[in-house]
Parts: sequence; C-alpha cells; structure tokens
Amino acid sequence: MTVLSVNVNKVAVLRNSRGGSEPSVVAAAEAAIRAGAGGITVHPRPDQRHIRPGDVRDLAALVAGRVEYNLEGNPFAPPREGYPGLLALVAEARPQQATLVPDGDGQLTSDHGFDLARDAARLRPLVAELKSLGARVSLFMDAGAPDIERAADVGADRIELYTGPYAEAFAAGDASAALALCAETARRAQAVGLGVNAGHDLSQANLGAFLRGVPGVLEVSIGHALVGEALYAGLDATVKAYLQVIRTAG
Ligand SMILES: CC(=O)[C@@H](O)[C@H](O)COP(=O)(O)O
Ligand SMILES: NCC(=O)COP(=O)(O)O
Repeated sequence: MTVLSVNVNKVAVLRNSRGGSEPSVVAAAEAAIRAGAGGITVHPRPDQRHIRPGDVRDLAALVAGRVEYNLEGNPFAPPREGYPGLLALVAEARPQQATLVPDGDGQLTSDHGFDLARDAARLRPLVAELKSLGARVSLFMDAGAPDIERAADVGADRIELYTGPYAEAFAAGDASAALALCAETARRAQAVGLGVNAGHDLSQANLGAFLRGVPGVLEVSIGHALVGEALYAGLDATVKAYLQVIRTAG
C-alpha cells in the first residue's frame, strides 16, 4: 500500500509567525505517526521560512525506528548562516530518504522538477554521497520529463512525480490529460527500475483518483492540504481520512 508521509512544513510556518515554539512540529509529527502515517517529510529551505535545522534534528530523534524520515532539499544550494546545506543535514539526521528538489529561494513553493540534461553531471556525485550516508535518493521530476530514465543513470532509487499540474487540472474539472501524463511518466520510470513517489498539492479530494490512475506509487508526501484540512477536522482524523483514501484506492 502507498505510504503516507506527512509533511510538517506548514506547522513550522504557523510557529515561526509568532517567534515562539508553538505549534510544535514534533508534536504534530507525533500525532501524525500515532494516527498511522508511515513517514514524516520536511523541506528545510536555506531561507528557513519554515523548517529549521533544529527541527530536522528534533524530528530525526522522534521518528527513529518508528516511521520513515524523508528530508527534501536542493543539493546545489550552498551553506549559509544558519543553513549547513542538505548533505550536512542528511549526514546528521540520517533519514531513510533524501528527496532532491531544484528549488531556489525566490520560489513561493516547489514548482518544477530537475532538468537532467543540464543537471545530471552535477547530481551524480551528490547522489552517490547521499547513498553512502544510507539514504534512498529520490529526484523531484515533472510529469512528462523527456529524460526521466536518466534519473536511474545518476544513481537515484526513485523519482517523485511533481503533482502540482495534476492537482490544478483536477480543481479545474478535467485532470484526464494530466493524469495520463503522470501514469506514462511513472511507467517509464518503473521500466528502468526506478520507484515512484508523488507529491505537491495532493489533497483528500484529488488523491484517490491519482492513485487509481497511476499504478505502483510507493509514497505520497502531503503537507499543505493536509495541515489545512486538519485545522478544521483535527490532525488525527485528517491523517486517518488520508489513509482511508489510500486503502480505498487499492
Ligand atoms: C517538493 C514539494 O513539493 C514539497 O515537498 C515542498 O516541501 C513544498 O514546499 P513548501 O512547504 O515550502 O511549499
Ligand atoms: N513532496 C511533496 C510534499 O512533501 C508536500 O507537498 P504539499 O502537500 O505541501 O504541496
């Protein structure tokens, strides 16, 4: 069954908005784990807009031996004041998975995957280093990426399908083309031995159709919609609702 990895970035947004320690990302992750989440995901960005290095350490201690820990980030982003770089964070936290995302500081959120024609040579040694640290490596990729197979060449274990365009099409009332593109991209990845994860703007409304339309998705990482929905229904009930969607999708 597809693993639900709960992304707690948005809990940190709320916490940072007042400068204190509440709401706690650790308490949120604990509640998600107790509700049945199979993983916790964070995306510590260099500008520390939400998840900070201290959160990465605290969550590593919380999830150890319980559920999978998925650390996201741009491996090309250099260290700076208060941000040691993705590889240093992985070396310290030793997550089960590192998901590489080519985001810059100027982006509101993740909105594209890697261009492997441009990035493959730079990625290959970084992927090898991350794997030497014991992490499974997943590359954030656009549905329809022309060279999805090159993700295997650079040593990645999985791709994460960027599902933002699918979610947008779903909300607009016709996701058939976007879903077909995701399914074809997943099939191409699986054909060269890559596992397939998925994430970005997935929600209770659009997740079931996605999983039914894209066979073999190993993990979905969901944060923005899930945390938003939890503001109304509670985190325990919301995580359980996602798990039911996943079970029902088969
Ligand atoms: C890679 C991706 O789509 C998300 O995991 C990302 O973490 C979203 O980042 P924000 O939570 O900063 O929007
Ligand atoms: N990799 C996707 C993720 O972790 C969460 O994305 P979103 O649900 O916050 O859009």
